[in-house]
Amino acid sequence: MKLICVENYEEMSSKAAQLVEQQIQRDDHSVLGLATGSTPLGLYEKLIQGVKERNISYKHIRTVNLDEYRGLSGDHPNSYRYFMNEKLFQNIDIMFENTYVPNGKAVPVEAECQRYEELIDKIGPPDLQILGMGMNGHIGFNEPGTPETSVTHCVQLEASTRNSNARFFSDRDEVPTHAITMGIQSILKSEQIVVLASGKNKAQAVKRFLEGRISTDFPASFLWEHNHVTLIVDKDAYSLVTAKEE
Ligand SMILES: N[C@@H]1[C@@H](O)[C@H](O)[C@@H](COP(=O)(O)O)O[C@@H]1O
Repeated sequence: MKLICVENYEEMSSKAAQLVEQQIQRDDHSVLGLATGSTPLGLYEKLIQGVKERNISYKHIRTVNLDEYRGLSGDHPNSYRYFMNEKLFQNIDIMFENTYVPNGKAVPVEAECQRYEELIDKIGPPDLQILGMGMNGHIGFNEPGTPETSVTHCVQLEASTRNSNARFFSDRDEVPTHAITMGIQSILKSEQIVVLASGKNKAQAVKRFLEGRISTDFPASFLWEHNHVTLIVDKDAYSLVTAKEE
């Protein structure tokens, strides 16, 4: 585990963008694993700048997203497909058909999960996966209790996750109750994983994560089983860590 502690959100985003761009410079046909939520927004802004200012090209890049709300179609403003189109894909030179997000409307959902996992194996697994962390330690939408062997599956969201994501919806009741998410095993297939955490509201999760105790109670802890993980935290997210790890 490599730990990079930076001053603030801006620096976290720049550092993450640097790692993504280095990956693209190493291999312009890379597969990137992408995440949603507030955390990677700054990273996506930096990546857009990279196209304009640093000649980075996504022409041959393929992306797979971690998760999608169940029941929302890609043109719903709260769907993760919509988020990705708006915040990143339509602003870079990626080919839309090379971007993959689970289909939240697909029926039966089990078939969609299987299709998505096979897709990850076929085009990927990602050379670099970006991850945010839920306050309860979830990664993707793998809530506490998710087994390490899980592949892409449909989950019931915890009340705390729905509450925390309610800020994006006009009404708490509109937050979907279920989601499709890559499993822990799917995530661990990536060559390299970059975890981002910013702000005081992530400090408890970062502290728990850095204890390094692997447990299904805290899904992000399974990342300790991977040999190429970089955690980029800002000062606020790191503020509860007393004994620093090397
Ligand atoms: N499914 C997403 C996760 O992939 C994300 O990492 C997490 C944290 O979100 P945020 O970055 O807004 O704190 O919550 C959401 O529920």
